[in-house]
Amino acid sequence: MTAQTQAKKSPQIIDGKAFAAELRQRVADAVPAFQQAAGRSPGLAVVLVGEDPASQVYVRSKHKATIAAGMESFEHRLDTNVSQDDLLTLIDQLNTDDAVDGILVQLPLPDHMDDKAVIAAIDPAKDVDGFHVVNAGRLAVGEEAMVPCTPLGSLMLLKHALGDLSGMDAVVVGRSNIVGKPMAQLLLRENCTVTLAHSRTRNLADVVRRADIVVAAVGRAEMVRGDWLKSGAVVIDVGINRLPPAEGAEKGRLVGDVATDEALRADVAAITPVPGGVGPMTIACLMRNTLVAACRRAGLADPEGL
Ligand SMILES: Nc1nc(=O)c2c([nH]1)NC[C@@H]1CN(c3ccc(C(=O)N[C@@H](CCC(=O)O)C(=O)O)cc3)C=[N+]21
Repeated sequence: MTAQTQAKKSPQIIDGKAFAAELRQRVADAVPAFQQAAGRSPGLAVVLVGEDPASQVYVRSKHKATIAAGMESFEHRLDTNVSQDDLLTLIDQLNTDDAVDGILVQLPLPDHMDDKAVIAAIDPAKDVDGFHVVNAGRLAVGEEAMVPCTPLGSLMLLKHALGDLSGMDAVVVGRSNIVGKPMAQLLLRENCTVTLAHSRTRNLADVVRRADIVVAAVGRAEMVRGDWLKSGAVVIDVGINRLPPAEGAEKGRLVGDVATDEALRADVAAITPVPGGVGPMTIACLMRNTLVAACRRAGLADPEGL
């Protein structure tokens, strides 16, 4: 690094992994009070259909995080060829099981299943992913909702970096139901001026260049370039893309939806890395949502500071 670049205020690489560890600890610290009041532990049921290796890794880390937080973990692994009816029967059982506060059905589901019908079968009170239309609607109209984990974790990182977000220009790139749309709702709730951009947006680079806050959730490796970012912007990179393996290597490198090195040279104020940024926050927020769902189901106040 030259003396000149060192003299500039260096951008902050937001340590999502450390922030997530703190959040998980705060959840773990709040669990005993729930146990005292409810006479049981909060419980999370995770349903995995099929053998997708990436999904298996995620489900394992969710299980470990649940145990580490002092909560009960119920894992249900179903064969790829299970019928949708059998999956719906399991969801019904989990809906009525009082030991289960949260239900997460790992996506993507096999092609013969209808994701929407499966999500619709989950009791909204136990929908810790916040994917049910009832929760999406509650978020949109400002009622108490279960909020999707990835956007919630992203918002926590933004508030950590910026404090009050009121009046800021936020551009969300990507309009998925699980990240882009709920992210836009959360930023609106924080009084940002929100632009929800997507694959048909004209002059996307110019739109992004106006943003104080950029959330990239398109699922395309390094699509957001450094020269799209204004100096001083705060960038949340939601993407997790695996590049093709280099010559002789077994696995490719993980990259986000933002060209991180270029963004750093563009003098952004702060950016989340991949890995170690939003990903760990997703799991920490799942723990948070499970405890929140448990408290609400037990008629207790929401845990403080989460
Ligand atoms: N019903 C449902 N809910 C989900 O929340 C859900 C899902 N289905 N299907 C798959 C996606 C993906 N997802 C991630 C969670 C944590 C990391 C994470 O912790 N990533 C680490 C490690 C990345 C790595 O090494 O692979 C990081 O970014 O640093 C990533 C991705 C949750 N998902």
